Amino acid sequence: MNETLVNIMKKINIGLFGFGVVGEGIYKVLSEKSQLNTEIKKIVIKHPEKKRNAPAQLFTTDAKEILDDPEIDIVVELIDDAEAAFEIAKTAMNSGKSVVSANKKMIAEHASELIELQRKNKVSFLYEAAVCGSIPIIRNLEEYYDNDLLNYVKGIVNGSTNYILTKMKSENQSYDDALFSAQKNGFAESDPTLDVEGIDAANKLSIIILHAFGRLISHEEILRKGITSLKTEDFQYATEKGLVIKLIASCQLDDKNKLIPTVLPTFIEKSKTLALVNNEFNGVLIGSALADEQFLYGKGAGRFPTSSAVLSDISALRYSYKYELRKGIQNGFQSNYSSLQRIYLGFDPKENIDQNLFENIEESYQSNHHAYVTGSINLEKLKSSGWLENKAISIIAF
Ligand SMILES: NC(=O)C1=CN([C@@H]2O[C@H](COP(=O)(O)OP(=O)(O)OC[C@H]3O[C@@H](n4cnc5c(N)ncnc54)[C@H](OP(=O)(O)O)[C@@H]3O)[C@@H](O)[C@H]2O)C=CC1
Ligand SMILES: N[C@@H](CC=O)C(=O)O
Repeated sequence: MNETLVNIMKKINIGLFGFGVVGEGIYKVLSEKSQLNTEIKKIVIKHPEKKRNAPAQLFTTDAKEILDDPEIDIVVELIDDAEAAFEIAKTAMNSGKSVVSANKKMIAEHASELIELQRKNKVSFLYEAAVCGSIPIIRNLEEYYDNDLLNYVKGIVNGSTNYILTKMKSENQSYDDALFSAQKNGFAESDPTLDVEGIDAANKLSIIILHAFGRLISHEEILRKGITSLKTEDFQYATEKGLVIKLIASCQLDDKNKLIPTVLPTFIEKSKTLALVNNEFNGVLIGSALADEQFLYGKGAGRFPTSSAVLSDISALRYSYKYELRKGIQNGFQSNYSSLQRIYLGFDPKENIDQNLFENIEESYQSNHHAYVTGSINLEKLKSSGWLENKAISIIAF
């Protein structure tokens, strides 16, 4: 029998870290629905006192019960602590185990070390669930868009903020109620600041950039603003103009082969594809030289959508699939923030805004309690303006 066939038939022993929204999801899928010949041998959790929907003998708080077990082939890491997750992934790969993870924070912060661990130990490290939940974006960027020259990847990559923006617009929910509901549904990170400040989207964008363009950049280098500064007046402006507000992560290659990566609240015309992506769904537009524009759409957060991507990675390990990163791994950030961006700037009239930073102003408005300016600004000037960090100022790209 050939080696691939033996691998396909062989039972895979899995060590699972985490039994929360996604961990319990993959446990259920593997034990109830999956056709894969797998067994979860142990589950490491943090709080042993919690009631679990699985046999008690499966659980432990001792990571060594998985990491030191030679019978465990694959470690599935689904915890909400990026630093602890990195230690787990590192030890597992150094012990010759392949790793599946959904932890975008860990991957974005330790990408080069993790890639090196994968290479050095001749194992696989897969993380489809880390970007856009159920959408197979990483494997597509890796395999399919290997030859066609990519120009841009942009879209909605965070389910929680899209859910919040949808509920605020369509059901008039308050920001607090909508965030609470996103948390209750299991969409939000344990620290939801990561979602609402656009950090999760920036982490995902840096992973997308690695697989799309072969460049390694930190989320901290990405020009970013989340959704926490958006005010009722901003939503009113959008409605009056036939626009909706979405948190868009975007990475564009300019004519000098430099990147323009941004995460910004963005006005989208109501009839455009991304405007139709609602609730916890994600949607990504991929622009390339030959194919022109294509669109990937699906649930970006939640127990079973995320589990589907984890399941797909486990299945891919049967044939020893790994990300080859054939586009290379260029270190060092080559951004080009010298281009102009049309923006809307919303602020309290009492705020001292230096409008000279704008290249040109198209429209301005002021009432007793709200003011806005629209126009074009150099992205470098926007980055150093202090407006991105200022909670009282809303910035929305056009
Ligand atoms: N929720 C979603 O829709 C998505 C989540 N992800 C990512 O998946 C990962 C898990 O998310 P999610 O399931 O929502 O998180 P949860 O908060 O629901 O669950 C986290 C789990 O991690 C366990 N845990 C935390 N620290 C440790 C540790 N040091 N050792 C062992 N176990 C630990 C917790 O244990 P205990 O139960 O004992 O408290 C808990 O079971 C995160 O990286 C997240 O970013 C990715 C895509 C979508
Ligand atoms: N918190 C994340 C979960 C999935 O990655 C999100 O809301 O998108």
